Amino acid sequence: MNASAVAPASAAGPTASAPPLLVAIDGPAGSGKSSVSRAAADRLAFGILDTGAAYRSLAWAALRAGVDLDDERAVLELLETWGFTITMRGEQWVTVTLPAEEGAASGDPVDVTAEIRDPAVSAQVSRVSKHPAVRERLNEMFRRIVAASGLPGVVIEGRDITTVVAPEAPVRILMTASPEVRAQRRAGELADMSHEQVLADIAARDAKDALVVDFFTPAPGVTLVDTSDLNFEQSIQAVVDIVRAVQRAAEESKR
Ligand SMILES: Nc1ncnc2c1ncn2[C@@H]1O[C@H](COP(=O)(O)OP(=O)(O)O)[C@@H](O)[C@H]1O
Ligand SMILES: Nc1ccn([C@@H]2O[C@H](COP(=O)(O)OP(=O)(O)O)[C@@H](O)[C@H]2O)c(=O)n1
Repeated sequence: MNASAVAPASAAGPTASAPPLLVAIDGPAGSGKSSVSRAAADRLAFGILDTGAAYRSLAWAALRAGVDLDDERAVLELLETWGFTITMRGEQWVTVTLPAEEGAASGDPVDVTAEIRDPAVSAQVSRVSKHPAVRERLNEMFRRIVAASGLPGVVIEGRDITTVVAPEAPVRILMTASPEVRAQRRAGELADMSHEQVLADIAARDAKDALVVDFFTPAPGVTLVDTSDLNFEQSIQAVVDIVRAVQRAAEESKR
């Protein structure tokens, strides 16, 4: 597996050699994890790792390569041979490289940034994320990417970050919002789908994903941020405030 994160050299500050401060954020679809995490990371001069983008890219690759998404061994084999890159600062940019023998992408990186958000991929991604061995391999990849980032801090967001990927993170947040609000937000992004269709799609995906990890209940020590009644700016501020409080406490404990 050839995976890397693209972080501009300027993103690495004077603390580049120290391990990054980890901010772990989980939550269901449409709660605001990705967009709020990205904006909060920018404000904190941290990087961001969108783990859902990796699961989406793997589903995209399996569909493109004609791999049976329900076949754990076949998906693992694909993981051994694919290439994956994701930006951790600035605009999100995601590429996937399929092995040359798969033909479709002939060994060249493909920009999948937009395509992995397509409802056709969203509807299939739970079929690859349900495999425990696939999750283990991707979790190792996430930890490697964060450790090699050279960034002062990384917001890492997904479904099992607070509990499995980085349970030791100094900041752990579960971001929620009511199903109605989540569907309304997503429907705003998917112009040609009705609110009811988006609500049904989100509910179906959450139900499948929840069979594998619990992202509705905060684990002990995890702070719940319910964005149902928060606007975008208030949601960003809620995350930034939590991180700043932890940074202040760490500074004070050093004195
Ligand atoms: N607190 C909020 N208030 C209003 N809109 C929001 C809020 N949080 C996120 N959004 C919008 O909702 C949509 C879904 O957010 P997103 O970050 O993709 O959610 P998730 O990553 O949890 O699926 C995006 O268009 C985003 O801009
Ligand atoms: N840490 C993670 C992140 C995503 N996923 C899977 O990847 C899919 C896409 O995640 P996402 O975060 O991009 O989804 P949205 O919440 O943005 O719709 C989820 O539906 C899960 O199946 C996961 O299993 N574990």
